[in-house]
Amino acid sequence: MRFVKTYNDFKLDCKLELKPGTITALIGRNGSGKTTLFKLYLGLIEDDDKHTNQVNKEEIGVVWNDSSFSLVLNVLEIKKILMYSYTHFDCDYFDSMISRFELDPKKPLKEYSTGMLSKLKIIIVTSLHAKILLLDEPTSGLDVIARNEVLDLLRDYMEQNEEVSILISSHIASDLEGLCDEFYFVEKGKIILQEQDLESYALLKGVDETVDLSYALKRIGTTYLTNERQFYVENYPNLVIEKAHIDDLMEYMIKGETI
Ligand SMILES: Nc1ncnc2c1ncn2[C@@H]1O[C@H](COP(=O)(O)OP(=O)(O)OP(=O)(O)O)[C@@H](O)[C@H]1O
Repeated sequence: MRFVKTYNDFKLDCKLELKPGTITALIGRNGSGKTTLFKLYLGLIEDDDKHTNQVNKEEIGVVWNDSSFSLVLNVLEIKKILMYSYTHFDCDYFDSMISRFELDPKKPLKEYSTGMLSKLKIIIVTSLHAKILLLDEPTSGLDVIARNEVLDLLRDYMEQNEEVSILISSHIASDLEGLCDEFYFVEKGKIILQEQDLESYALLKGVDETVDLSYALKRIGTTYLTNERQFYVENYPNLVIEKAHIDDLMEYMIKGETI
């Protein structure tokens, strides 16, 4: 699907396909257009042609970075609301997750920590049996242990629900690396890289004039980014070849000089 939206001097123009059974990462700096893309996908805002994406709201579960239930409620009360509001709400799954994460069902949410609230939001969204989950920064505010618990929950959920698609945005790139099957890098409203296999990317250091740079994409100083790691591993045993992480890809794609 293609999404086009203009706000003053910001123009978003992105193609995005969410495939069943895959977790797709949306990676981009502040203000690159991630939330705008989420909103267009959800039909919450109209595109430049005054068209609103038509979605079946029962089919999509969303976690926003900043949204939550009224803080005077407790988990038992929220559960009741969800039971009445969503036809496919899975009560048994919800209960089992609340005990797995040791959340107190009787405590009002105002007494929950940021991490507890984040966990609750993920539990809620996975209890709705939606076909598509949109998770905007779901791990923000979580410490490393809680982050891993939430990521494990998402992995388990995908294993048990093979047809579900998840779109997830995060500033913490390392969270996405081990979790996602497909990566979209967004910059200034455009997809600057769409990739499934990050293993083929590498940083080349100690490059001299004997090195063939036909497979190098970008350069910062004397370090080169390539998406043909294997070629350099096989042909240049003396070259320093390091794994390129998501943050490196982002930095080289945005700031690097094109080769
Ligand atoms: N309602 C609006 N009116 C005008 N400009 C907007 C509006 N919403 C977003 N923008 C602009 O669109 C651009 C993209 O914003 P968006 O919130 O989509 O970025 P983001 O990638 O989600 O950022 P962050 O990581 O900080 O949440 C920004 O320049 C922002 O100022």
